[in-house]
Amino acid sequence: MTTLLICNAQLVNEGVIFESDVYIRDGRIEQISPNLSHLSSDRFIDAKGLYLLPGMIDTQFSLASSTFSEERFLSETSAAVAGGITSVMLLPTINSEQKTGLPKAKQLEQLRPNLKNNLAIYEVANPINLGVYVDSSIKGHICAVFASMIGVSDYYRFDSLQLVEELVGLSSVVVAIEADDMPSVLENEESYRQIYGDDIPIPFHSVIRGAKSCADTTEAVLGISEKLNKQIHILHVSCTEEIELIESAKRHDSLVTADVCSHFLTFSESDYEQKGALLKYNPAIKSDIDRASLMQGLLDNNITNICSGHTPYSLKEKQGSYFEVAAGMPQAQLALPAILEHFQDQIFSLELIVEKISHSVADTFLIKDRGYIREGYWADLVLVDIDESFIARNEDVLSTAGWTIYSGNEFRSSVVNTIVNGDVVWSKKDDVDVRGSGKLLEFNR
Ligand SMILES: O=C1C[C@@H](C(=O)O)NC(=O)N1
Repeated sequence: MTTLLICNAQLVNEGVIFESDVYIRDGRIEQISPNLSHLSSDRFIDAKGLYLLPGMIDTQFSLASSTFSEERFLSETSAAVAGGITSVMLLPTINSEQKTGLPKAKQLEQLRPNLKNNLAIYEVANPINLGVYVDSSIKGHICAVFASMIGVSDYYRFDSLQLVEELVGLSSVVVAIEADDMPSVLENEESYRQIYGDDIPIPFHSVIRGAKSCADTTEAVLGISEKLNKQIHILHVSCTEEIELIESAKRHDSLVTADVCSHFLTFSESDYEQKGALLKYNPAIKSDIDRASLMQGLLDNNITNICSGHTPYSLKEKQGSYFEVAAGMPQAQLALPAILEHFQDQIFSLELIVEKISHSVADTFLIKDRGYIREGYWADLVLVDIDESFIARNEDVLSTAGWTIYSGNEFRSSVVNTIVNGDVVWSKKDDVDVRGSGKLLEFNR
């Protein structure tokens, strides 16, 4: 039996903030009450002056490698726990071959005793074999079926909405979709190639992968969800038009859910000048107006949750011509501090942040016993010092990528401790290297 007592914390949970102690036994929250200081425990944290949030459940976390490696997974999840992410939903990395970068059942079994935080994986659908899913031994840990409409692999890309509809109709778990229109992206790429050759200036990325193709596909996906009366999760919305479409569908009780990556709330196309190709991400980061719409989309609950969109490409992979530069960036370690900046700017309340990084993810994907600070639930928690500022530096990045898009930026709030299933897996003050605290996520379905 192991116990942890956290005293004097400001709990942010289910729309309210209140001071309380929390007693954790064998990984689960046993008591939430203001007067627990008399209890003896193996470990004690005095959280006076700190906020206690349910840990972030990241709906988009990838290894940016089409070959799964346990070592890489453990480095990337070290970055995640340093950023207050207690559960990751692992996305595939699909290149032109048929690889997905996701662990096979046997690799997952080997990984299980070393997990730093909790894990679920996406199952990748391909348009040729719609009905074939995973090894039954890991089926219970699949968070969703992933379908890409923009991938580079012909084997996995869904070019036809008819096939998307068939997939959604067949699938017994929620289908998560990357909604963009590959033919129009290719057409745009070709037009710019005619002018610039392969060295297309990076600011054109937001035109090549512009709002129209995202919005057209999102509209079609909303239509499929309505027709089949089934939930579809739209991965990384990026523009005003998509928010307007979702808003209008929700007026008719749409079951669609959607996420946004934290960097889309920080950056806009005006940052391409300074950040260059480091900011290349798919879908493209778009205008200031799009950024404002995404913020409003969260406030109005048209966007379900915020994810990190962690894609840890190295600086070497971020070099070359427009076509060679990898799209993606390491985000997990600084996603939550970046989101907390919107609290500092008085745009988001802490209650809304908790809703968007944790509660609503647990609800959307039916995650069992997580996502809330509740008695009986697993103790996945993050302690935040809202007034402890720090400067982001490449040398502090734990991801194998070794750099951050925020290098040199000041963040006004810090993650002080991350707790996974009752174990302190990250401390800002001390070196912690704990493995084995994480579990495979389970679902109420
Ligand atoms: O959705 C994605 C996928 C990712 C990758 O390379 O895996 N890169 C991106 O920029 N966006």
